[in-house]
Amino acid sequence: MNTSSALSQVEKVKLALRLLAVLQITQYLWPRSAEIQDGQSFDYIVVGGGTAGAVVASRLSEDPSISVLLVEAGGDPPFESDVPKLMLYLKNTTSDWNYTTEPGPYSSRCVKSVARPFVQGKILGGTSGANYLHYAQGHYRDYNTWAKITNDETWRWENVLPYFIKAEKFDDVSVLCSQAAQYHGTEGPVGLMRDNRPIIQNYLEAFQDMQKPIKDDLNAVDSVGYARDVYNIQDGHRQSSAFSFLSPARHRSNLFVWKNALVTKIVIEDKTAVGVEVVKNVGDTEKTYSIRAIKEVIVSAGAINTPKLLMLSGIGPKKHLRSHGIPLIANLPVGKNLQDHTAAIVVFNMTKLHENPPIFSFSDYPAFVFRGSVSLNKSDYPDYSTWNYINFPNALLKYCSVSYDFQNSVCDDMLATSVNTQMLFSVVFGLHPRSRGKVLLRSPFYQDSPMVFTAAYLEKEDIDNQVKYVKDFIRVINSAYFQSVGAELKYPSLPKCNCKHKEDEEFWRCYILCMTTPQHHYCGTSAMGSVVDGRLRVMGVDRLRVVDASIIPIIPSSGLLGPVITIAEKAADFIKSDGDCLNF
Ligand SMILES: Cc1cc2nc3c(=O)[nH]c(=O)nc-3n(C[C@H](O)[C@H](O)[C@H](O)COP(=O)(O)OP(=O)(O)OC[C@H]3O[C@@H](n4cnc5c(N)ncnc54)[C@H](O)[C@@H]3O)c2cc1C
Repeated sequence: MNTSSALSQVEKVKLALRLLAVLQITQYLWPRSAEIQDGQSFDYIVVGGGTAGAVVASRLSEDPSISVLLVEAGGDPPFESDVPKLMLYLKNTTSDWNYTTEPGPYSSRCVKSVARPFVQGKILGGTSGANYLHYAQGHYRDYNTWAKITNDETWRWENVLPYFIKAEKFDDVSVLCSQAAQYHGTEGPVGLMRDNRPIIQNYLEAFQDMQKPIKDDLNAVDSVGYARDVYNIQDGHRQSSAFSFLSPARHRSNLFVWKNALVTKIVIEDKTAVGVEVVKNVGDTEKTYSIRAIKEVIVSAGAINTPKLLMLSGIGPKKHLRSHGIPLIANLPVGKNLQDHTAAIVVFNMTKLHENPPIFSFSDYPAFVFRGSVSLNKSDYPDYSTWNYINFPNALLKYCSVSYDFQNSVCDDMLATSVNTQMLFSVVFGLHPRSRGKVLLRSPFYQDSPMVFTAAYLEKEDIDNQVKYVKDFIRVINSAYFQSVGAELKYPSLPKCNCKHKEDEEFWRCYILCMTTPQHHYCGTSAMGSVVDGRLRVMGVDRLRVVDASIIPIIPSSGLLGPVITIAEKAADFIKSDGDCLNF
């Protein structure tokens, strides 16, 4: 199989899923959409029912005496969101905002288009319903740095850990019988499982050969080494925020979930947030609603849409708002400081492992996955991470082309083989990038998508480091296991790089600039310390909070799912205790 036939298979599956959607077979899991009247009031309005917003709305509505309106631009998660094996099929669908990045200096090499599409979930559960299901906590030093930035001790790791424990339902005997058990919860709403499939062990031992220890669990305190991956999957269901937090709360009479409703503006009077404007299609017409918040508005629209909404509402950089004719309410660096992990893809072909590809069930993660975190100077703070997918060419072609958008010829060079050999598809990324991107308004109209300038390798140090990380990672080819299975590194045909020696830094720099991909861990665009304070209140505007990935001041040493859920758990407690002190 080559990439174009893999792509045509993907389109056929997407078509079948669109037909299946008519049956609404998972509809019973989700709250019904509330009937809301123009002018109605609620104690709290949460904008965005995504990863963070679902947590906040669910936790606040635990108190039956307060009313919570959750406004979500998308609808129910489709079947393919619930089923781990189908995670690839949400991109470029109605469950996605279908945004693209603006062209950047490195966006043109080896990818299909300079405007690179990226997924942002537009469903209940948001991006937690569309992401790649890897769960991690970050590193204790990340949180201690946040505490320093905000001058707020409650962000120190020891004060954040109870919220991880509160959210997690970790289910793995070996982890729970180990030292690592103290860092995990077992009674929270988010089900977590470890990949215990045997095939992974050989690979872990190969990295152990390279002096990289095998760990039961990589958590925020013990995070250097190689370990089996942990997924937010349980009993075959994706544990999105919608599944874990909204589904169990769906019968509460004080929680109003308003679906397919877009917040276009936060209404601010005398520097106080008093409500939101919402646009919703009613029949064939678009209707505008004005809804009042008695206590607070909480914006949880994600690292791209939150800055857009704040800026449309008059909160943002003065010059930028003026250029769009938006009256200024608070001059804050909204949209700046966009961070992400930028990865390079490395592929090994195990030439002596000819096998029939396994048939993954719907509930399985559709690859065997292990994770590594490496500190080059042997400290306890890792420099780079790797997510490693053991799989076979036909499956990997789809990831290469659909998830990562590489050109068909690149994917064919790396992955199309005439035999079924086991392959290792690794995503290698620096954990502490210096580069920063930004989100800007394209226009003052809510209908227009924001302009997203990603940060990839804007700082030379980031690409220099990436070369070091990839070179360190590929040393594993010398391990006894990789030698025994005839591991060979696969390269795309790179005319610009081919005149350089494969041992040289210059070759790897050239390779990386081709095989680079964002990890989509977007954060930082309404950061603590510059846009919001340590309790996530927008500076200079009363009764307005931001709770999502955009408040993260410095990207953590992991994906964002675990950290964002934990931020939202913590924020819910801030809101509850501040709410008790408000007098109305
Ligand atoms: C493809 C992909 C794969 C990823 N894989 C992983 C992974 O495996 N592990 C990991 O840890 N992290 C991963 N991440 C990152 C992680 O999933 C996200 O960072 C995190 O889920 C973001 O949460 P959030 O609450 O900030 O935003 P979201 O979850 O995106 O929530 C925002 C919500 O607000 C809604 N919304 C936006 N604007 C409006 C509006 N104006 N009115 C009403 N509603 C609105 C959206 O529809 C959405 O539901 C991945 C991200 C992507 C894109």
